[in-house]
Amino acid sequence: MITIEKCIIHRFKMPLKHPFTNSSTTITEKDIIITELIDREGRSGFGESVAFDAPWYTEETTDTVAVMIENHLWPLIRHRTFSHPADIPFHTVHRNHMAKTAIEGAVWDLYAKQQQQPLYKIIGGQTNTIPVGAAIGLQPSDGLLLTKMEQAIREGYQRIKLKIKPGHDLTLLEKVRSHFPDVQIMVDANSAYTLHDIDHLKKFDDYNLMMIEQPLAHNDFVDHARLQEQLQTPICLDESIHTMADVQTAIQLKSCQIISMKLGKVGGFTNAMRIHDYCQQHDIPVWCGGMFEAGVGRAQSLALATLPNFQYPADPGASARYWRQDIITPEVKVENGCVTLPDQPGIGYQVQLPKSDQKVLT
Ligand SMILES: O=C(O)CCC(=O)c1ccccc1C(=O)O
Ligand SMILES: [Mg+2]
Repeated sequence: MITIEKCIIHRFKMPLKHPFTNSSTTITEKDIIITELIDREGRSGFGESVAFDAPWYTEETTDTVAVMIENHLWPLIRHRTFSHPADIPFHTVHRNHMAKTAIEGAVWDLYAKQQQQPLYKIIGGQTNTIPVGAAIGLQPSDGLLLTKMEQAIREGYQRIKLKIKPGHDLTLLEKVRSHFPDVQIMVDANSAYTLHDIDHLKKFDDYNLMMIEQPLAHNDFVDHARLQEQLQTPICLDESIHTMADVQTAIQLKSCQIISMKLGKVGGFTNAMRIHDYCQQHDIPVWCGGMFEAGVGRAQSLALATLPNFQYPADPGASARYWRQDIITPEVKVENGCVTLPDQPGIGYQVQLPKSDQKVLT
């Protein structure tokens, strides 16, 4: 049994080590919200909102997350007792998945700590070693891109994900492939194309890509199905997937062959585990995408990625790829292309937060 006594919302900014550019925006710093839930025994559980300060990835922002937690989610768990994290009654609130995840993840952390088990074991993970890949944003020059790829490969990352957009795709892949004929490469378009580009997109098949992530609009299952029909390269849906119903639609319509899973996108572990199992039953592999998480979100994403149907290297890699100083100790390290999660209770890391705006809800 867990009785939730108090919630502290910690909010602070973390500058990214290097700006990251995708087809729609450049990110230089992240507005981080960490939720700390305190139970009757005085234990703390931590969750993270992975939202950005602007709604370019999904409709949520850090401001909407803060309001949703304070006005709508906290009242549903305040001073309540739960025997399991799956019992928290968030189904009465539509969507707002990143806000829900910030709370839900903290309840799972508390639950695992109470059970004195690592979170990854509590959710059914079978290994604490997770293969990871590196994502590289759009670069000012192809030379710089090749240098960054070389670095990431030298650091052991098992595959490279390249951001692309119209005008920065085929010639870039041509160069990349001639330098790295055998490296596992995938691309992510963040919805930069439309079905009018179908003849252009078919040429991607020449580059032996593991997958092409979210080529078309975030809400377009039908066009993705038309494209997948004509494409050998597997399509992976990212921005399109928020619910089990989205996954069922994508599988029914054959809109993709792979699904990118992110805790924040689907509203937390309980939904993520259901979607994971459903995909496994339908022979659709999933993998763990990244959201420039600080340590809490990073540890939780990686815990999720220990489930057996996570079949490709994960995006969240070493803390030091993103941050000068992460908020957990030890920081996340990559060795031999893998992260190994500590066998400690809950998320398994100590949380050390910088000075921040704090809102205490009681
Ligand atoms: O470096 C990473 O962890 C992946 C970066 C990334 O691709 C990404 C980062 C933030 C939001 C959305 C996405 C995405 O997968 O589209
Ligand atoms: Mg993506």
